[in-house]
Amino acid sequence: MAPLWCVIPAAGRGTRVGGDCPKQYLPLAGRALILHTLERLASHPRIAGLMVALAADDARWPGIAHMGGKPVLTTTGGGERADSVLAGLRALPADVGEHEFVLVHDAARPCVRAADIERLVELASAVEGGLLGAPLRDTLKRADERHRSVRTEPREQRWRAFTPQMFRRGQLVAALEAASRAGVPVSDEAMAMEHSGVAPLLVEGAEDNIKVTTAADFALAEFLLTRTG
Ligand SMILES: Nc1ccn([C@@H]2O[C@H](COP(=O)(O)OP(=O)(O)OP(=O)(O)O)[C@@H](O)[C@H]2O)c(=O)n1
Ligand SMILES: C[C@](O)(CO)[C@H](O)COP(=O)(O)O
Repeated sequence: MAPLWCVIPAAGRGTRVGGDCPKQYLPLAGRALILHTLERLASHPRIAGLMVALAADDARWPGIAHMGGKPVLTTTGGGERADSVLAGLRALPADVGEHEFVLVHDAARPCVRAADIERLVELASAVEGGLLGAPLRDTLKRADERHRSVRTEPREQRWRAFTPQMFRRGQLVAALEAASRAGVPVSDEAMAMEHSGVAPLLVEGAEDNIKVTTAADFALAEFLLTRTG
């Protein structure tokens, strides 16, 4: 299988981190968070090139055009993550066919392991696509508005969704467009695919593929960066 393009949504504001700039540009182990993510992706033999979706007013992007010998292209993202992903998919080079698989990976997940990308590509390409994730391991509680536990929910068959997620370019564009037309907000690509009637394959990946979401996650990501690869 030929190497795949990867779309990286990086147009978020990082409001939950609450820093003075979007979290993808905050320092992690001495360099902007996004650089760690891009380097992990660019160094992977399964990846052909990177398409980064940036905020329209992004003045911090360092203008990288190549990384690890691979092209790094940019486009303008949108107001929601799904809009940024769609923009990235549409902006891919014309020679990336409708039927070709593409990956989507959050800029905010710098600790993704190369072996997990490899397994996702291997397994998801044999079906209609899929995503990295992990089965829920803790007891799951239903809370009321006062944070009282009112019920214990079954944890069986429940997974947490990570990225990368991998689908055929044309199918994913159609699924994201359909969800948008129907007014269904989708928090990941798999949700758009589910909405279009596809059941993506869940491929178990390492729990340390964390999404840097709060300020406290930076310390954890820094710790994990040195232990993953
Ligand atoms: N309009 C948006 C919103 C998010 N993202 C990207 O989607 C990924 C996952 O989103 P999340 O962690 O929610 O990032 P933010 O939206 O930046 O965070 P917050 O919700 O705290 O503002 C990030 O790489 C983020 O930059 C994006 O490209 N475009
Ligand atoms: C796609 C995602 O990373 C899967 O866990 C996640 O849904 C994106 O972050 P958000 O906080 O839901 O926007």
